Amino acid sequence: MTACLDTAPPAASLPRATVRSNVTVPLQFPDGFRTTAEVFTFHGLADGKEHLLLALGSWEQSLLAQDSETGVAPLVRLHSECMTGDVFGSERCDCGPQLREAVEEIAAVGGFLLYLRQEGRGIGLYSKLDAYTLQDNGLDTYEANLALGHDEDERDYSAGVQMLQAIGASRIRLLSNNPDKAAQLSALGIDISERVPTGVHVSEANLAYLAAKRDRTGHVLELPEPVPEVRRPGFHTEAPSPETLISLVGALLPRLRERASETEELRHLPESTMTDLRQAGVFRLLAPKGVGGYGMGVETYAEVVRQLARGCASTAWTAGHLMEHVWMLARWPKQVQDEVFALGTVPLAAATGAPVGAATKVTGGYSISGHWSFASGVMHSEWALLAVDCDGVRLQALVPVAALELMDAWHTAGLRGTGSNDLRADHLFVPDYRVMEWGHLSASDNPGSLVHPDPTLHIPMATLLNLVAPSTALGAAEHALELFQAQLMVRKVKNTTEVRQADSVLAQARFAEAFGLVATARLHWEEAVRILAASIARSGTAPTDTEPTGTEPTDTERSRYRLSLALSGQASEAAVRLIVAGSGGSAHRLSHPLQRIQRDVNVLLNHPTLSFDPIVEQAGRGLLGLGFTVRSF
Ligand SMILES: Nc1nc2c(ncn2[C@@H]2O[C@H](COP(=O)(O)OP(=O)(O)OP(=O)(O)O)[C@@H](O)[C@H]2O)c(=O)[nH]1
Ligand SMILES: [Zn+2]
Repeated sequence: MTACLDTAPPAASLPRATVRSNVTVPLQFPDGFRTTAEVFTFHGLADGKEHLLLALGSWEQSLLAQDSETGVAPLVRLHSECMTGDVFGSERCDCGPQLREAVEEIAAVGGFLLYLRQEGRGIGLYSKLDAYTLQDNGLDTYEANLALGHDEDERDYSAGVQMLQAIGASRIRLLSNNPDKAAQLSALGIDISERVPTGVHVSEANLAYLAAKRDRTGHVLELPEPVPEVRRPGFHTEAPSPETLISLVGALLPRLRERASETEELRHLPESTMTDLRQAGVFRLLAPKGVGGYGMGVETYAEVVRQLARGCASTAWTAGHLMEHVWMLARWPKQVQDEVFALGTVPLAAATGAPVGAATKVTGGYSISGHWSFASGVMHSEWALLAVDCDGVRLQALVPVAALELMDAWHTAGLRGTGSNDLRADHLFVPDYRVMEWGHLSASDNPGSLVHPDPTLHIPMATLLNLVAPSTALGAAEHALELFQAQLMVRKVKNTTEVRQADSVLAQARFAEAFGLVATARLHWEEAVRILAASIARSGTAPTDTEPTGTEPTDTERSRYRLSLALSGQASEAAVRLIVAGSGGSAHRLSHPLQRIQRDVNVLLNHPTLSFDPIVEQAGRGLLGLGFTVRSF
């Protein structure tokens, strides 16, 4: 039966269902979100299936409110079963993230999640999988149903309406983007006071599916422009807009959160995360257009790192550096660029300057030796950029990782997933063309950077690097605040009597303070990004082969930039500390995301780019016009 208005039975003809049982079930999702559901079962449902109703949050109050003129009716989602998406995290649809989001949203305001056993829009699991095979051969999700002899959508929401009536919900706020759901419910006598859109959970794998929902059945969905698929060697397509890239990164959050503890255990990023990052196009962000990159600006870079950190700080840190090292390689002489960007691939490189190794000049190149630490991302890199000293001149050597000894040294309390291991070389030959003077590399321009018109290529090296730690700390603090809020709504604390934590005055004040600190962190971070973007914009036109236009930021700009970033980091750390202190002992279980966020942020605050004392010292000098005593501050 096609589920549409004409075929739906009139309200009066629906038999009454009754509540059969109810039982309390505490829920915990893979990302750590917890709440408690009152799960209801029913007698007399029209199709005889075992549908569930999960009553969430202050659902009883929401039922009382539906009858008052000013009250807010219960928030309700009718979620159709999707075994592949709900249980196994399939990326072919958006069901898993929608379900997760719905539980949280409903729990926050009170209402019901109806879990309806209508797998595959009512055609069943096997048929849905057959439909996927047809979609792999070019049919869209609706054409595939028709080709299998089914209707586009065979769902009938009569049982859902019976359940709502049995629980006493006659006026609801419907959480859905699907106009057919709303139409069927109204026709069956449910008063929909408001339609609340669900989030749009876009991924590379489900974009076509969501576009078909929007274009064929009028789902209200805002989707990014079609994005190019992962570039194969030699394959060039248009770059996405920064907004599209940011929304693709945003769509990764649920997966990054799910993988955060696996990432820690591995002590480097899982391959699945690297694949997600590549597919989203993240590593092309800062690469100039001339080598197949997106040539995007610092605003997008900082935002992408921050977004990734809302999922997993180790991922944000690693990706932030790998992106930045692509940018570094695009500023090497042409011969190196041709080698590393061969066939349109994006080279991944680790870079480390600590401690500095030794180089001696030999015929045709250098012989280098050293033991370098903190090579973030090296586990995923083909190349390493290593600092060496030759007769008092600081150089950087580009070396294939395969030529180095990789040492398992990254055993830390935080940022455990960054795989920032050690590297060793003993009298390794590096040809002349793969060695550059540090001074050239760190200046806003050098002969290699002049190959590219993209404005972001013409800024000093350290400026971009300074963004990674504060953007990561900010995203992590924002995630902590989100977790804190969700927890306050459900966690019980002992006052004189036991109350929900959100109803305790102290918790309310603590939440407001944490909220304010995160806002402070964001404002300082925005200020820093604005200062940097303005200094880049001032360089005006693109440089030519002979005329560099790269602008060194002034001492005042540098001071304000670093100071804002340092203050942002401090506020992020303070927010996380406050949140963890108000979250009870269970926040320190290794399975709880808050303790990981705190460990990650603590390590970030000890990174030289956020280390407060030396930064305020130099910033003070710069603001007083005394000049810096630290090179490339
Ligand atoms: N036949 C078929 N069913 C699919 C396909 N992809 C997802 N589904 C099913 O579609 C249903 C998803 O429904 P809902 O989550 O209720 O979403 P919706 O009706 O599209 O609308 P919203 O309320 O806005 O989310 C689940 O039963 C999935 O199993 C597909 O390609 N073919
Ligand atoms: Zn699904």
